[in-house]
Amino acid sequence: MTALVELADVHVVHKARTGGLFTRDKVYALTGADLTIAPGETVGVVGESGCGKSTLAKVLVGVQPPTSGTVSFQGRDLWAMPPAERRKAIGSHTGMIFQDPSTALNRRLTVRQILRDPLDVHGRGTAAGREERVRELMALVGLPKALADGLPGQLSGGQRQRVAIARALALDPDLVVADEPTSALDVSVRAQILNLLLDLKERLGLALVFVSHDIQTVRRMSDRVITMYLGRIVEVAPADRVTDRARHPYTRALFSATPGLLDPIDPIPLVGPVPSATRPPSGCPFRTRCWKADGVCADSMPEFSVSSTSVHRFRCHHPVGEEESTRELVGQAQAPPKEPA
Ligand SMILES: Nc1ncnc2c1ncn2[C@@H]1O[C@H](COP(=O)(O)OP(=O)(O)OP(=O)(O)O)[C@@H](O)[C@H]1O
Repeated sequence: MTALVELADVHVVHKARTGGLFTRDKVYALTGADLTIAPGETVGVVGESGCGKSTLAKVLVGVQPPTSGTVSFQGRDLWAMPPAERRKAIGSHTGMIFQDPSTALNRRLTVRQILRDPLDVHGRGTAAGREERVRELMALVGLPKALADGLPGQLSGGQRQRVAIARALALDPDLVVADEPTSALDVSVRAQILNLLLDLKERLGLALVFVSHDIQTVRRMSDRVITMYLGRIVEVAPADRVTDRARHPYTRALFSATPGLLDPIDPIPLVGPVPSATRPPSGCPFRTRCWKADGVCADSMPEFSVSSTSVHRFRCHHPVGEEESTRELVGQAQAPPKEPA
């Protein structure tokens, strides 16, 4: 089956925002990302703040050009296409839902105008057909018809996010990427929005990439979970293995600190801060905080290894054993790294 989206050795490097106007510092937001998203699957993305989750999300929907590497939509190199063709491919294959619907929606447009806009831009159907599509989209996300002439400021947070979801679905995409879709919402409506996303995914056969700090929700919603650390994808695991069968020490540490997933344990301590994305450590970026790190880890970034299940991949020179319990690791991690950074 052809992948919906395939990333091959994708790097995104920004000019640093800090260090003044003339800084030559670079931020390595995404480094060597290899990934395929299959039709209909749900993939969660986890990792600490600044590790590149949003960058990966934007690359997947084609709004962030890679500095190098290839992004293919259904086998075609997106960034080798002429710009008009690329815009069409992005519009018809992908939709993106952002964290905060209050800033993602144009406050001066009505709900109807917001939903019509992508249809108009891409010249979909007749004027009457577009009006019908707007009604269909509102019904799809559970928005009452009466809100069609409302402005975003007149809606609740949950309703605004429903508008944003409807807009992402307007052109009938195959892939929807949701970047922290509930973190700006009241706790009371978060579950409704998550359930809506899952329901739409089933009904429309969408692939869904779901970025969140809420590890428990990612684990519950996803088929596969991607762990990122300092711009790198370090593990891709089936959701039912990621909690206690993860092979990368960082994934184990991250999940050990998430309440409600494992029997209560002390979390695996992560020593020190995340290094700067402008000066990532040589070799494996996690080595400065990893209790298993040694000289090999400083020398090179390991290639992906594949676990006993062929869909579980991880990049680590000293992976955790498949049968090793996280509880056992907590004790090991109290010891300092073999080679101090
Ligand atoms: N346009 C930009 N210019 C400079 N640096 C950027 C830019 N966009 C992102 N970065 C930097 O790239 C790195 C990755 O950012 P990204 O937003 O992808 O991380 P994230 O994991 O989504 O973070 P968070 O969880 O806090 O949203 C960070 O160090 C960030 O500061």
